[in-house]
Amino acid sequence: MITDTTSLNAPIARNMLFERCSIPDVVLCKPHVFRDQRGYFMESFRQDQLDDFVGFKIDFCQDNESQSQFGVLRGLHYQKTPFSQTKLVRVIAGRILDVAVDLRKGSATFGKHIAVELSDTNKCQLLVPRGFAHGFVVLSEHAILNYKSDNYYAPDFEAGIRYNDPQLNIDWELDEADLLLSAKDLSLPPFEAASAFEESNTLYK
Ligand SMILES: Cc1cn([C@H]2C[C@H](O)[C@@H](COP(=O)(O)OP(=O)(O)O[C@H]3O[C@H](C)C(=O)[C@H](O)[C@H]3O)O2)c(=O)[nH]c1=O
Repeated sequence: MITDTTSLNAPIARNMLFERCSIPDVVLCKPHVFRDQRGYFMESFRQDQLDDFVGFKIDFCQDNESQSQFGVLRGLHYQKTPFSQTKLVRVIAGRILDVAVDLRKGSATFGKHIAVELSDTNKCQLLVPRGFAHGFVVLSEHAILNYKSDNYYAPDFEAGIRYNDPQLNIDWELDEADLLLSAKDLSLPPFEAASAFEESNTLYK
């Protein structure tokens, strides 16, 4: 039986820090890590705090996990409307460079990108809004990613742009000889062929 109701009205304990990147709709999230002699605990996801920060409810519906070895580059991928996806990316093991490219037509940062290191040591996560292409390269011996999306996988609506398009000017931090891509990713079209997102297909619907 609840006798003391004050705790029920306590403000949400902020166990998650949020910071807007230079492309403001892309958000860096950092959970508070509780460490003790046993190891650590953290709330790796809080829907309420995330929605509170972005000012909008993001209805995640799918969790993904992928494991890759050093030098693997997956991307740059996106799903076309109406199956475009917001993604919340985190690294369970290892270290990656995570990249989000703005494909929203009319955006002041159209064609610009955010690149940030996510790792099992910094515990940082990246919120990649709808209207962005997403990709990453593995900088450690191997990496395991877990990421949420707010739209289901729709293979008929999958699209992508070439990771090394000079117009994007992305520094993937590794030598070309160290990179390992799928045949699909090696044959992705250049940036200018990207189906720019017409409507404001961003985090804020
Ligand atoms: C993405 C996805 C894939 N699959 C199947 C399709 C293939 O048989 C297999 C591997 O797919 P793919 O090679 O497209 O996986 P990635 O190269 O890691 O693709 C992902 O990499 C970049 C970084 C992303 O942001 C996207 O989530 C996604 O495009 O998984 C599914 O069944 N469901 C899915 O949601």
